[in-house]
Amino acid sequence: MLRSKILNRIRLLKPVIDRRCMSSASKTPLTLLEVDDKSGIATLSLNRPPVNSLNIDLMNSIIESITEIEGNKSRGLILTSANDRVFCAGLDLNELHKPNQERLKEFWAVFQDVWLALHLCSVPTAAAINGHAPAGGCLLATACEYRVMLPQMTIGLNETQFGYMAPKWVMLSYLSVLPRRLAERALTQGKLFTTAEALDVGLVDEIAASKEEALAKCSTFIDSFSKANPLARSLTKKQIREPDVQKLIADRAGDLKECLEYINSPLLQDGLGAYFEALKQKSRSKAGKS
Ligand SMILES: CCCCCCCC/C=C\C=C\CC(=O)SCCNC(=O)CCNC(=O)[C@H](O)C(C)(C)COP(=O)(O)OP(=O)(O)OC[C@H]1O[C@@H](n2cnc3c(N)ncnc32)[C@H](O)[C@@H]1OP(=O)(O)O
Repeated sequence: MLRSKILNRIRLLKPVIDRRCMSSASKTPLTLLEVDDKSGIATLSLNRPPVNSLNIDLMNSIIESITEIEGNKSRGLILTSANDRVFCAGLDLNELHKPNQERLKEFWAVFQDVWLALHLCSVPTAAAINGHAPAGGCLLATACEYRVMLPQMTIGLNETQFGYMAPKWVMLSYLSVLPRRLAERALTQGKLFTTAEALDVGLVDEIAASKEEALAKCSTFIDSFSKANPLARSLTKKQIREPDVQKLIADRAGDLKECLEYINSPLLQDGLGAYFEALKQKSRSKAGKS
């Protein structure tokens, strides 16, 4: 019932997805999907330069790919990045700062959808985190069942650092991998964990020296289900995740309303504006433009 609801929602999105899976600027696909003939494992690479920030088009492309993977009988899904430095920089701040209200509503609904699609994906899911994964990037990774990360990267829900409170359902992802006390402290601090710290607290499961090794470790995780009946496995996963998923599904409209009010508040817009400007300034200095 729950699953058919979300799949119906995803199906309703399909016409939008089909029009939007390419980057409008370069006409390159925003996600790259490869299915290994031998293993049957699908690798989904985020491909939106410079930092895979999540705008409506990228999130729709992820949802479309998950639907395709579920339809083509892949044995598992590995989520990774086509960028060697950044797994995903989280939500596209351009969508949150001084937003067009109609677009913001669509953006938030698609953000909810991508979390649901990844959370309820019927096949085993693993993230090969081959770059930084702040905020929404961490959320994508924690929605997967297993995480392998490269050294010297950072991961975490750092929303409080730029003046936002993570929505309740985003916090649930953290609580599914971290003990409550640690999750509370990390969320309130807006802590970004280094790879070593993330392994230490259990936010990631393994460290790999290279992207290839990370993909291999994710494949080994997916292979660990070879003796489980796929339907029984997916129903079990759904059953365990249902309480978290229900908390969002039961009040999507309420979540949207709360978030819009929160995002639009002048104090938060000012904080976000300053944070985004500092980010751009850092990028300009790096490029020697200032
Ligand atoms: C009562 C109910 C309450 C509920 C309310 C809920 C409200 C919740 C609201 C928000 C939730 C937000 C979740 C998010 O995901 S927000 C996004 C947070 N992301 C970050 O903080 C990451 C910021 N980026 C970085 O730290 C770095 O860019 C990094 C990813 C580490 C990569 O570093 P580096 O390789 O050095 O690249 P640059 O920093 O030079 O960046 C290159 C260009 O990319 C632009 N950029 C970076 N991140 C973003 C982004 N998230 N969105 C848009 N653009 C981004 C950056 O400005 C550079 O561009 P340019 O050269 O043009 O300036």
